[in-house]
Amino acid sequence: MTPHSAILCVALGNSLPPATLAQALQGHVVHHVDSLKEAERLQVLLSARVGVLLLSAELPQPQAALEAFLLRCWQMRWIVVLPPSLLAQPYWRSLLHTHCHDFHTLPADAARLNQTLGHALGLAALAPLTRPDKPALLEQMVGPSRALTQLRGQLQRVAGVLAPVLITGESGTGKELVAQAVHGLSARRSAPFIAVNCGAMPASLIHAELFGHERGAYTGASRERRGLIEAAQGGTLLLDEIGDLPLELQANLLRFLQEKTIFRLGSTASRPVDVRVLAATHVDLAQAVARGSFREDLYYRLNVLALEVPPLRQRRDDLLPLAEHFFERYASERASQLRGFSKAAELAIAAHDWPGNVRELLNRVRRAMVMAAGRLIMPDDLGLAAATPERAAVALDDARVLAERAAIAASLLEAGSNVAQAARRLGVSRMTLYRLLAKHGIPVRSHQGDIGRAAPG
Ligand SMILES: Nc1ncnc2c1ncn2[C@@H]1O[C@H](COP(=O)(O)OP(=O)(O)OP(=O)(O)O)[C@@H](O)[C@H]1O
Repeated sequence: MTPHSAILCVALGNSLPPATLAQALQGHVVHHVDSLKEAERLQVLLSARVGVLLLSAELPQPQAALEAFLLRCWQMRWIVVLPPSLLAQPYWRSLLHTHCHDFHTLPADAARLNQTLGHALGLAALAPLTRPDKPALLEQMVGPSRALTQLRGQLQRVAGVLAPVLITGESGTGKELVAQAVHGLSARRSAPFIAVNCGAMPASLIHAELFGHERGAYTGASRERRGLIEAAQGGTLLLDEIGDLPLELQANLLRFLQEKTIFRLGSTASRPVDVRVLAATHVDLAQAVARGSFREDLYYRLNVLALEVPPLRQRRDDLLPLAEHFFERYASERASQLRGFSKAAELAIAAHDWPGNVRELLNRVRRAMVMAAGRLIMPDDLGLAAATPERAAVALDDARVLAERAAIAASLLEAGSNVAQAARRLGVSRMTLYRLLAKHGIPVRSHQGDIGRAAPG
């Protein structure tokens, strides 16, 4: 039995009679938790591919933490068991629709639930278990823009060293994906990658979560427990939203970074830990330092290497390739008649400002793939207004420029930065390609090397 055949059972509220649940889960390896925090923690260790989510009628909405959790665990197949009263509410219907593999309403039929679980595990087992190799890791960061090409080059370079990396960028730009790639490209790739959202945990808990605790360290600590830093032994720890880390814990983190040892809460014994730390933030940490909410010494310690993920509106060349990528990624969920994006949808995508960045694009495409009634996705399906004639004209112009630039960048990459070869692939002369490179501001000498030092486009 592989660890992936384990089932993570998350009960939010008391929603299913224990006997039915036990019967439904018979024959499976199940880990029970009753909070999202615990679920996230366990999932990091288990990498389960199937989860059961038990919801009770008392749950308030909206459930931002639950949505964020489901988004983070998008690779998992969730089977939701819920009371009919929740199913009647648009909020829960939409949540099920977006995130779930299947659902059962209460009173649940144990035999049918057991069968659904078997089916989900069977499907999950078809997905490759191996870690993506190096090119695959870089390919999963989709985007032909100059800024992203530059970023891919940079992250390959930082993957090879041990120093901390500070990843900055607006929410939804792909910071976690960058962190995963840094880990996956490093020599630590077969050890754990653990991501902790410092903003999602109450300050009172985060200490024990990160550093672990001894038995009796605080009321309710009935067993000793290692923290997430220790759980990442040999691997990489991503501290997401590092700006939210309380000041007193910043001191502990600094000590850990300097001395590579930790103290569990309630313990006087230091434990050596070999973990590479990556930190991500969407706030300007230098400003936080100036305000006094972030320690300057920790800032410099974390900011040894910096990677900046630009907002999507500053790399519009990535829009359509990303939209296509998500269309392919969620192919199994799309309405059967659907073939792709209409021209109007492409124009609307090009005209929109994407304040929620790649996450917004992903969500809109995913929703559109289910909502579209015709053969092609329309702006409406994406929840976007059709581009007005002036905006459309600008957008069309933009789209032409973007397509040209994307084709050039792609052929240069394929040709290993050999301009003559890339020109042949594009069907233009070498001189024309040099002119186009200048027009688009793409550095011409060693394409990949130089692009890393070019200003973001
Ligand atoms: N270049 C990309 N190619 C493919 N998918 C991407 C890309 N960038 C981001 N994504 C996807 O978009 C979603 C949001 O990305 P991610 O969670 O890494 O953003 P983030 O910057 O860490 O956000 P936050 O600051 O809110 O935590 C994820 O599902 C991620 O896989």
